[in-house]
Amino acid sequence: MSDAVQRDALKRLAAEQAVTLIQSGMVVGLGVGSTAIFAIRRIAELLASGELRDIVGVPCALRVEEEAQRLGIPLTTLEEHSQVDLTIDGADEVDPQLNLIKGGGAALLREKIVAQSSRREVIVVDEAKLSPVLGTQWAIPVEVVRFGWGAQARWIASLGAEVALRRQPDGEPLTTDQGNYILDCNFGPIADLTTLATQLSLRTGIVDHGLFLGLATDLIVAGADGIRHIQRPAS
Ligand SMILES: O=C(CO)[C@H](O)[C@H](O)COP(=O)(O)O
Repeated sequence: MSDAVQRDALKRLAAEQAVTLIQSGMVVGLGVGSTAIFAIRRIAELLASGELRDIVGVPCALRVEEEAQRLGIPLTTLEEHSQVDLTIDGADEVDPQLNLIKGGGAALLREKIVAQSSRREVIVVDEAKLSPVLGTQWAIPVEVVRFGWGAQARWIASLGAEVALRRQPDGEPLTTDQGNYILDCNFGPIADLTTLATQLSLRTGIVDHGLFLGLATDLIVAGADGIRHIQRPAS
């Protein structure tokens, strides 16, 4: 089996395990990416077979909204349901405290809005995403408004990052569902996550960043030795 096929199998195992936490009647956040999509497909299967009933989904990206509609999952909004019971989403890097880097799929803003409205934020990953210190494997995606984006890039570089504007395969800047740009900011291993998150959050022109601190309640990791379910201790 190739590495990619093996990794996909692990992603699927983690995502389908997370779906077992969903009960009929729940409002469910639908995450973004190649791992979360396995959960969305499984939810659709369980709705079709009648094993789950009365689920409504809050999609974390326009493309997820389209896919969920295609699969027949009823959708809602945070205006109709301000409280999401459980969200299943992926992550790019996860530390031992369940802090995350997210935004590899450029959906970090909607993902964070849904995460902060969720009673349970269940993160599903294969074990390659685990990291002792965030920033070791992945640059932090930072969503910026288009006006003055270069000024934000220079300011983030002054904090010590290598900064790259995310581009599409045709070379044009990638725009998010909100019409903003993404700066991928490589800080290397980050010693003080809270300080960096606060600095980024306070800067006008930065809409949001991919550091998800204290938002994940559950982590489901699939690896060569099986599945582990880790819960963040209540604070
Ligand atoms: O944050 C995300 C999208 O913005 C994704 O959840 C993250 O990039 C993980 O994706 P994948 O499961 O494809 O590795």
